[in-house]
Amino acid sequence: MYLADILFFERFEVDILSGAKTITIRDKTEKNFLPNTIVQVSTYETRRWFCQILIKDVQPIRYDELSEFHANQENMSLEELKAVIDEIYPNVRDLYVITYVLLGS
Ligand SMILES: CC(=O)Nc1cc[nH]c(=O)n1
Repeated sequence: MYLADILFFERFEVDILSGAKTITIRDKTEKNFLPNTIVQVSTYETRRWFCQILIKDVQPIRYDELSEFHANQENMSLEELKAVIDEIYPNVRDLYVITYVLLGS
């Protein structure tokens, strides 16, 4: 079963809508996005829809493999990215990089 919806914290909305944030890193519960499908995006806090994205790729990654390259795609420093992942997914080391393009809002 492929996922058709995704939630983002409101604090990421501006970066997503500006195109500054082009990936999201999730745990195994959200690895089942299908490349070349459209996904509806809403806020985690209130479930307010704010855009749709096209999934380009889903790739497994280990926490220790996160790099400045991924941080740049998240519009963060690597230190910030690891702090965000530590906060959302404490002690999770098997992650997934979901690459997307913004379609519209
Ligand atoms: C709601 C939620 O989990 N949001 C996340 C998680 C990881 N990365 C991200 O950009 N947004």
